[in-house]
Amino acid sequence: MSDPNNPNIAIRTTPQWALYQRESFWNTNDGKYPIFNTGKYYSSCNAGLSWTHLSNRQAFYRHRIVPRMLVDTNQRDTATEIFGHRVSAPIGFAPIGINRIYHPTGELSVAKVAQELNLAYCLSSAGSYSIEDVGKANGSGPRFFQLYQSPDDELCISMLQRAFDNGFDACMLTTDTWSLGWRHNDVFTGNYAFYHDHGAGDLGLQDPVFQKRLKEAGIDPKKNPKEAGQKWIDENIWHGRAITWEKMKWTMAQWKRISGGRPFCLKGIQNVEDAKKAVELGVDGIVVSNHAGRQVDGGISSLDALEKIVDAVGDKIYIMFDSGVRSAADAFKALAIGAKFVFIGRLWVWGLSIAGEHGVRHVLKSLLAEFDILMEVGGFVKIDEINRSCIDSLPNSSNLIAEHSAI
Ligand SMILES: Cc1cc2nc3c(=O)[nH]c(=O)nc-3n(C[C@H](O)[C@H](O)[C@H](O)COP(=O)(O)O)c2cc1C
Ligand SMILES: O=C(O)C(=O)c1ccccc1
Repeated sequence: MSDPNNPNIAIRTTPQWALYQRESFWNTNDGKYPIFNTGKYYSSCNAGLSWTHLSNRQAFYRHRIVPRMLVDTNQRDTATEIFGHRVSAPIGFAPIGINRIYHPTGELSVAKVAQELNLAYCLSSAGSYSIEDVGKANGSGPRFFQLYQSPDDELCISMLQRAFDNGFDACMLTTDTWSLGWRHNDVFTGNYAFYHDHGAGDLGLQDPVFQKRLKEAGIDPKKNPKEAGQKWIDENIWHGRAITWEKMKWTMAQWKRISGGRPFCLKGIQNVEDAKKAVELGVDGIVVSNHAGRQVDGGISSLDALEKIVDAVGDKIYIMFDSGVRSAADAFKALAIGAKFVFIGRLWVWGLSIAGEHGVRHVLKSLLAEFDILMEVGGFVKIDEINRSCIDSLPNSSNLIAEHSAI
């Protein structure tokens, strides 16, 4: 797997990784990309020809809100509950890794704003600040921990323990991204985000078990930060070793033991059979997500998947949603189809990229205002009133939308 001289193997691993392995390539690019460009390109990239992203956006276009009139919406309330936390809205921060490529204050700013607005925050296990520091920045805010399952069991246990000790009280295991999708734009631009800032993976580099691994491998992270960062990403994030239901059961059991039974969720579910299996195995929640269309190209839209999954298991498991939400109306449509909670990803990343903490605050406050006004003018008073009667759908064969863009 890690033999850069074998072209057949290199092409089967992540394309960005394959490029990175060619010293000549990355030497020519050393330090040439300003960090903000790396983030801009990295966050906008989709898998393949962007078909999945397009289908995500098209599905929102096909569903239309049906407003109610003559309703007293002056006492409306956007608040809801997630995992025992009362939050301002059913909209939260999806986990996004290595935030330092967008802004030097990265996760610290995002977690701070999440607390300030009382919104649910999910930290990526590929974070660029430590679990401890992000926990502090988030204060008393409701926070969850997303796990990229490392094949190193001791390391997983260590990360879950640190997450729980620092107030992250639900675990989301990401099921769709243990190998990086084929992302054309990153390949074309030679943009390997993890190359910058030592892979920016401080969350891992500060883990005691990972530090032990570095020592065993004879890598001094102070002398060789790039090698250390690369080991973190290659072996623990994009390791290319499939996560199976068996492994997931192990991880759930570890989390339940460590946290005394706090919620365990699967992120990245699109298939009804997978959702049923999650119910069967006693998983607490699923995030219906196609990773913003960055993994499988030509995939079903996350909103269509949501509809099928809600129909099959909506009364048996807590269903969350993400992928392609760009406005309050989009979030509303996902709730109307049956999601209990909606996460946004790129929206907050763009705010972070443009103006750090202020940018994140601006995006989220605008989105919350838009959501509140939508309830006001649409005739909706409470979140649990939002259901299928609030939307109408065009047939699935509707034409492409003009709005399509790479992001
Ligand atoms: C730049 C970028 C980085 C991401 N990093 C992670 C990650 O570290 N962990 C994870 O589970 N999902 C990650 N995701 C997926 C998001 O959690 C989420 O599923 C997706 O962004 C939602 O779609 P949206 O961006 O259209 O809102 C990432 C997505 C993007 C765009
Ligand atoms: O690029 C992604 O989609 C992603 O999931 C990720 C994971 C780790 C770090 C940065 C991004």
